[in-house]
Amino acid sequence: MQRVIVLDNLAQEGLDLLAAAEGVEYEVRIGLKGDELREALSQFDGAICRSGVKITPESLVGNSRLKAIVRAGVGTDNIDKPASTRAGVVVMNTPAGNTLSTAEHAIALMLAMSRNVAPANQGLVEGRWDRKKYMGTQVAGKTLGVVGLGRIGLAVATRAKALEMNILGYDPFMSQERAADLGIELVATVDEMLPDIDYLTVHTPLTDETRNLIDLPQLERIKPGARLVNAARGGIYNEQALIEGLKSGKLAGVALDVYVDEPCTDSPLFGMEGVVCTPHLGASTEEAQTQVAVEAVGLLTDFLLNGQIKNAVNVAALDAKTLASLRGYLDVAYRLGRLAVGLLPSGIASCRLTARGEISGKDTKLLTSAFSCGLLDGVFEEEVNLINAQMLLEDRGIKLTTESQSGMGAFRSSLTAEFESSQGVMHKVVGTVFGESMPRLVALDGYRLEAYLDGCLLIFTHQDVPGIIGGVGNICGEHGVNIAQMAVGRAGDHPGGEAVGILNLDAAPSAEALEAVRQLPAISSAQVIHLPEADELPSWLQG
Ligand SMILES: NC(=O)c1ccc[n+]([C@@H]2O[C@H](COP(=O)([O-])OP(=O)(O)OC[C@H]3O[C@@H](n4cnc5c(N)ncnc54)[C@H](O)[C@@H]3O)[C@@H](O)[C@H]2O)c1
Ligand SMILES: O=C(O)[C@H](O)COP(=O)(O)O
Repeated sequence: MQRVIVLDNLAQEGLDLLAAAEGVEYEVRIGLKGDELREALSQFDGAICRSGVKITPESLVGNSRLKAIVRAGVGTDNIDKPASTRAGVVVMNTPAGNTLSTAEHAIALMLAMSRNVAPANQGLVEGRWDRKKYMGTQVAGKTLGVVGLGRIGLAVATRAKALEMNILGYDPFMSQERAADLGIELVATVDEMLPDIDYLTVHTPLTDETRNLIDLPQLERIKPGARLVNAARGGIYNEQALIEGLKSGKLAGVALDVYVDEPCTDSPLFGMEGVVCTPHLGASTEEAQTQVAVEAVGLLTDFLLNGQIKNAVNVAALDAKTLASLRGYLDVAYRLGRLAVGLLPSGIASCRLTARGEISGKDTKLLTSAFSCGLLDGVFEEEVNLINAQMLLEDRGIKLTTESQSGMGAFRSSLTAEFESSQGVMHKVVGTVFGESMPRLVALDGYRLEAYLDGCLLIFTHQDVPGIIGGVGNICGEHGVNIAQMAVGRAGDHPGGEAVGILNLDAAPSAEALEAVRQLPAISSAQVIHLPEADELPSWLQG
């Protein structure tokens, strides 16, 4: 059973879908933080949140169960992405579900600010008929600056055009042509638009570039009497600068839906003349909440039940078809990683993975992650998976490069892993898939062979002389170890040189049995390596 925790208010339609999902159970626990949040997260496979909960690195300490967090909404700034990746947790969002509602809210704020809706209403509530006091301004014919011409910025711009406003836009990722098609005059910098705008609205994420985008120096440039709207993220306007701009009269109005610290119930801005504020309500409509809740539940259940990754903000997308088509080679990559650790138990300093043939055209990043998982499995308390493996490897300074070669060689597809210890000991192994899903080792350090890549492997190198296989077989028999499969390989075509043998054993041989093999005259080395059976594979490889 996959367990899901819902950490914020989620529309009933989403909860109904969770309730109906087979193989999924859920709990709603709102308002968690600190140790309570950390403990709760460690008991669930997936989490759904909005902006009300903060997932910090501490929230994920010791995580071994949580695999995904889905944000029912756009902004994932309340989720620590590097910490999530490190903890093997994929973070996804629902970017489009609340676009229109948020754009409408920005427009609503702009109009409410222009027509003093909030204080006029308050006046009536308090018994005053203040018609003169609340003289407003018309937006038609005025100029609106829009910073950030993504989903919401563009939706605001098109609505503002319908209100007969002129639009100046700034977004480094928007072309002049596209802006012109939409009736937006694109400017080269925010500073450039400031002297010309009557209204400014921002629709960017909060980043190092957008933090304090409007501060005191920008207020120097801005047209006197300008009105500012922020329904994106607190901190894009410097709150102290807004207060000073209002006090000096440079700003005629400020409308905010978002704040530097949320929840925010105590700000010097609240109650100032010309200010209208809402408590982060941009996405709070029935339509938006239904849409993001349904989408979030779909994303989470598709991931937990089918391994599909969509709208991820910390890893590449992975659809169920790609996963299914790659599963055999992900398995081989993972097993080669495990084999590498077995062959170099004292540690690996660097590795190279080469995908050959048909597989080279597929998602080699995923294969690299699977190989990394094999290298690191069992090393950490928490599960190593496709999300965190490469980052954990980098953290440890282990170099891993990936190559693709379209030429097939002896197999339609194969994966070659070369790895080296810090002492300079090197190995090279090649794996492939027989049929649909049978992983095989087809070369080891230059010896060609065909060995199973699962269970208990007895690997020995020896002189290619008669009697070796019999000798090793006898020792296994004497020690009660059954041989399931056997593969031998020569370096070249001629007998008499160096060779390798791999026996797949039904049980691990005792230390005495292994020592007896090592003592055979022509044997130069022997070791036992355990690779996983099908039911011992990590969860992300099963399915
Ligand atoms: N108030 C709310 O309830 C609410 C609801 C939804 C979204 N939001 C917030 O609104 C913001 C925009 O959301 P969206 O869905 O339109 O995102 P989006 O990704 O579609 O658009 C963001 C745009 O900002 C632009 N941008 C990035 N850095 C920039 C910079 N330095 N200068 C100018 N432009 C820059 C990008 O090119 C992009 O076009 C986000 O911060 C989101 O979290 C708030
Ligand atoms: O980024 C978002 O989607 C908005 O800020 C909405 O946040 P909410 O889901 O907490 O209303």
